[in-house]
Amino acid sequence: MKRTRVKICGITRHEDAIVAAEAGADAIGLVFYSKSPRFVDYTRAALIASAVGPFVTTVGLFVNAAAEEVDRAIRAVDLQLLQFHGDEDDAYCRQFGRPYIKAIRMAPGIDLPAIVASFPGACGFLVDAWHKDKYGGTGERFEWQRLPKTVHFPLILAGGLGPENVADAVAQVNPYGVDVSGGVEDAPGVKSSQRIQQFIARANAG
Ligand SMILES: O=C(O)c1ccccc1NCC(=O)[C@H](O)[C@H](O)COP(=O)(O)O
Repeated sequence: MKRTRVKICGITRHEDAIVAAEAGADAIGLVFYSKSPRFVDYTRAALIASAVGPFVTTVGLFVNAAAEEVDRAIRAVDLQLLQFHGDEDDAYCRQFGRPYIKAIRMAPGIDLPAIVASFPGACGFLVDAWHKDKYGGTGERFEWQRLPKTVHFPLILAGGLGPENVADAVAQVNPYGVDVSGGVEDAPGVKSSQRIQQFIARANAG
């Protein structure tokens, strides 16, 4: 039976990373975007990354960052995967020599296949809610029916997911993976152990 991969994003505390890893998360996300309430500096990020062990992917998330910043984060934290949430293009995303996923915010009327085609170097796409002032972590969902029934790339569903709707989301979209941040928090950047455990259990409950 197919398993849905789970990424817990926006971890800011060592103890939350341990909970996520023990509950079965496939990946954790570290936000290197200073305007986010979930921003972590390199020192904290390295500490968090050290908590999860080698079989949990550490993902670094960036929004229109200077290339030197991304390089510094990769060196400081040994990021295994990069996630770009801003207006970066494929050439920019590829230059770091690490696999990357591109976040696509589902703005009204966007041409998803055309965007996907313009990132031939991406190893997957995270589809997220669109918000006029935010690049991600909105806690809002979009209409999942807007996604094509079949896709030929690893699709990671994000945006307003939580323990209450993740099983439905998986049943309707059949994604490669799901990504959650606000839906497993008590406050921005402060994860709830119980909600992380419920989320991961329900992502594969169907
Ligand atoms: O989490 C943030 O604060 C954030 C800020 C800017 C860009 C991206 C951000 N998060 C990216 C993620 O991968 C989130 O998990 C994703 O957007 C879903 O968030 P949520 O709707 O809160 O589950």
